[in-house]
Amino acid sequence: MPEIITPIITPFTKDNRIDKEKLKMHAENLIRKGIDKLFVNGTTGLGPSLSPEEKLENLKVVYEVTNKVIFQVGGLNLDDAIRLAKLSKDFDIVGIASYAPYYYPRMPEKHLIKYFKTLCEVSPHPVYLYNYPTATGKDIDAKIVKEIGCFAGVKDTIENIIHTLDYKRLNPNMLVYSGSDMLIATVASTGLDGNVAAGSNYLPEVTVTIKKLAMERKIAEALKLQFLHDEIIEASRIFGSLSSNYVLTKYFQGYDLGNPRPPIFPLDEEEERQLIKKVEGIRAKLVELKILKE
Ligand SMILES: O=C(O)C(=O)C[C@H](O)[C@H](O)COP(=O)(O)O
Repeated sequence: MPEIITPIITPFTKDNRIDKEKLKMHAENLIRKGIDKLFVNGTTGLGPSLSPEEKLENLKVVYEVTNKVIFQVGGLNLDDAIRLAKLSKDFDIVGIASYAPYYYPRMPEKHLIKYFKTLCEVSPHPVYLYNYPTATGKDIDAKIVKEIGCFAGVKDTIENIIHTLDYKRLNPNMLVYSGSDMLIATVASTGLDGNVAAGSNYLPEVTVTIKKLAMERKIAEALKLQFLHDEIIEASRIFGSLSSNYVLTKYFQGYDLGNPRPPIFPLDEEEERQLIKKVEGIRAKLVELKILKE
């Protein structure tokens, strides 16, 4: 059965430390509302802004709630990633993951392959690729994945379903997830293994229901809900989705996850007001559809 995986938000305190209590409470809420797995230290979790110690801290907190965790360890110091991979042996989790080494331009493909093969060699758990070309500047596509040959799965964040399906075509035994919230309704027909959906932080009810309707072949209903969700995703991007995610979680889930970590700055009061104004009508429709409570 395809899954909805939440790339869980990392809450920060006003003095820029991880707010462990809020993280644990958020993880509990997501699992209670039917989320299948939690992806820790991803983009939405501001992974690139976390130290190795903070990445491990996030794992420890979320692991108190569930072991259905994929632990993102990647970064620009391979030794740190190796150390985190080795430390994960103490946790009975689904696997570890890594995005490609970002920022550095024109990295030779053989160096990218070596980065991931090294993680596979040291990891005590299955290894997942987090492919996000827009963010990293690298596209670890299906052909390269076949050459690396050691991934248990991939999360592909790209608005090109052919690119994502190619992982299945060339690596039929791999789990393949779309990193897009906007493709959840297609999951029944694409044969993908699910979605890693940032929007499931603030609307777990909606993302889980879209998938359920799609799997029941109630496509018209699935698309109706998908399109409402898409409007919220689009609204979140106006002021920066990584900042908006905190506001939308507070608005739809009713609890405060504190602040993002600069340079991902909190929305100002006016931005927050405008964002809520853009989504309040959709919230009313979700209440009418009995997806959300009053
Ligand atoms: O956050 C993560 O780790 C994810 O897996 C989800 C998506 O990769 C990001 O939310 C980016 O999504 P876009 O805004 O469509 O570019």
